[in-house]
Amino acid sequence: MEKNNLPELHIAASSEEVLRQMAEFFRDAALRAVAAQDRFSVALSGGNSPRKLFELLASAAYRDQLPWEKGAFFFGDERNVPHDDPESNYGMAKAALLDPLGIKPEQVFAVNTALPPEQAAEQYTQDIEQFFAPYTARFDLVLLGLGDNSHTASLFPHTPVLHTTEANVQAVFVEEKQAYRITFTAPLINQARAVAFLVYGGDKALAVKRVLTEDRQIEEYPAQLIAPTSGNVHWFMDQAAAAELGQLGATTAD
Ligand SMILES: O=C1O[C@H](COP(=O)(O)O)[C@@H](O)[C@H](O)[C@H]1O
Repeated sequence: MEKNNLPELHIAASSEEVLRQMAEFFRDAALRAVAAQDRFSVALSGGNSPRKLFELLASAAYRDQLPWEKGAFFFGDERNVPHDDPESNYGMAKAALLDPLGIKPEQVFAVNTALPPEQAAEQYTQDIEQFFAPYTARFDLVLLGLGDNSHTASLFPHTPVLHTTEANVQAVFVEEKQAYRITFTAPLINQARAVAFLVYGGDKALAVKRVLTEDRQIEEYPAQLIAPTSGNVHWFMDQAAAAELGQLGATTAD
């Protein structure tokens, strides 16, 4: 982890509390962006962990607190499956967040998984560049999860994409899944204005400890690649996920 980019830990007593803190961070990032640029861009994470966050953001508690009509919704990674497949990150976000909030299709930028993975990645890079043109792609918020093998987005251990210096979207074949993934590269994530991990549950505790406390070994712990070029990376965790952090967790709890 870069010294000038220390992780900022937000450790909550329960998963309910960490979801609330994450929802507030999401809201504040969106409000800041809208005040500055009259729009906000977010790259959503996939897998299981963000589903409850999305449901919370779409609930009565938050739906009126954000200018949803100003949002542009992207995906930090995607599985190489049709959009209606239960594995689709887009499909999950659509069901839990986008449809309940009535987000318009033109605000949603899904990976075109009908294309071969390499082409889908190239197309998605172009979609992103076009959205931010003439400026560098800089998301207002990139949300991330953490796999129990220390992957984030679809930056899996021992994959070639870990070594790219290009800020774009790439296709990667993941041996352990025997499947292609389409993923933001670490340089693209690190250009964001805010980057936040949402991690809860005891099954993530060892991965959290490895990423945050072990010496840099990006092949083993790809989430160590995340070090925003400006600002810190935020880690929203419950106590179960932070359980192995020892003193680091104890001294930085909210
Ligand atoms: O495969 C993926 O895994 C990570 C972690 O997911 P979780 O189900 O353990 O929460 C996720 O961040 C990524 O977007 C997803 O595609």
